[in-house]
Amino acid sequence: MNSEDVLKALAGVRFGTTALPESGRLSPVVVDPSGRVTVSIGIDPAEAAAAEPVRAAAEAAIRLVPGVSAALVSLTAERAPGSAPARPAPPPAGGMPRPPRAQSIPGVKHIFAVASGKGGVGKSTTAVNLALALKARGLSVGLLDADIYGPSAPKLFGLGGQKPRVISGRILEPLDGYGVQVMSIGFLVEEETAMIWRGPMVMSAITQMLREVAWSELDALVVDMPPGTGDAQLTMAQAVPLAGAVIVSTPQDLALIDARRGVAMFRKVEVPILGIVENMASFACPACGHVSHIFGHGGARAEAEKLGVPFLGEVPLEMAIRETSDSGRPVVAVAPEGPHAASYRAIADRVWERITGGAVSRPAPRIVIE
Ligand SMILES: Nc1ncnc2c1ncn2[C@@H]1O[C@H](COP(=O)(O)OP(=O)(O)OP(=O)(O)O)[C@@H](O)[C@H]1O
Repeated sequence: MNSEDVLKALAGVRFGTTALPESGRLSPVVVDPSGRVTVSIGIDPAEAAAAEPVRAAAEAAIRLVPGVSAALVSLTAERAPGSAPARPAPPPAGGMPRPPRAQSIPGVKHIFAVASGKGGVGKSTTAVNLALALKARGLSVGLLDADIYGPSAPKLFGLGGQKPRVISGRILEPLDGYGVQVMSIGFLVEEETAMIWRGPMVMSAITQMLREVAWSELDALVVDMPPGTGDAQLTMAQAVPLAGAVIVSTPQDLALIDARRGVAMFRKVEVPILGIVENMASFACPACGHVSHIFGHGGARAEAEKLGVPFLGEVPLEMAIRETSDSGRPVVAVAPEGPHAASYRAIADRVWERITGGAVSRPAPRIVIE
């Protein structure tokens, strides 16, 4: 089964008077190795209600193609080529408008984002270890890998090659990563496919991952955002009902400038900044133990103060963190008693306090009567 077969099936579905494949509205059809088919129909936002039956008919037609395990058809409103990029409406005279608030997700109490102004600063490593640190505090935790251009949760949790089970219709069951409920676009499509997704397709995929996953009674859902502060990130920050955002930065000046952009982006959409984490803050020589601050020290804390946001803590540049992350054994899960797990736990505690306004509930001490 390939995209040609899917297009043949879609020839029987009409958009107005035209067959869908001839309408010029279809995105490229994506077929993953497990037979899951993804395609989107480009519409004008005003057509949304009228186009919904077409979307449903397209999905039904695709499901009938032999070899299809699941069909995901979404409606996307894409800007016309050459027109201005989609941005929030300009502020009316008298102040910033309140952006439309994304709807909450049933069964999920608090959602927060882990973001960075640029790539490669350790955002995903931080997101995964923060999720595990909250889990270690006895909370029920999920992680949504929304980094669609470079999904890393499958690798970081050691879940590469696994596929989520379809529970019913379009609803997917999250995978289990050391007790954290995990969903990633990386489970659904090949990494190379994710890289070429166009903005609107990405958005609908994120919305589906958020709302069509059987998250089970979560205290916290950690969203690993795509790096950067462009339109895609801005739209996503609006689409997800975020309680706040954690910004990860490295101490280099450049990264701090990017962190500032990250803070500005979330402020624009009125998502509270929970604070800044300084990653790769110091380096301890494995041979002699001498600690060096290769990129200087204290920059992120000073920057946080300047921006008026909390400094959540620092994580050193450590071989053990890289090795455990990259081999799917995150340090908080595999070395919970070590110093690195303690750094992540302290940061997670501050994040949780900021979100709930209270201290983290700790597992009750075990009382042994002899
Ligand atoms: N504190 C740390 N010490 C050592 N290595 C680290 C640390 N934090 C992250 N790394 C390593 O740095 C690399 C990049 O980390 P990660 O993938 O988490 O970054 P990212 O900001 O999410 O990147 P991307 O922009 O690609 O999504 C990985 O190899 C990871 O193991």
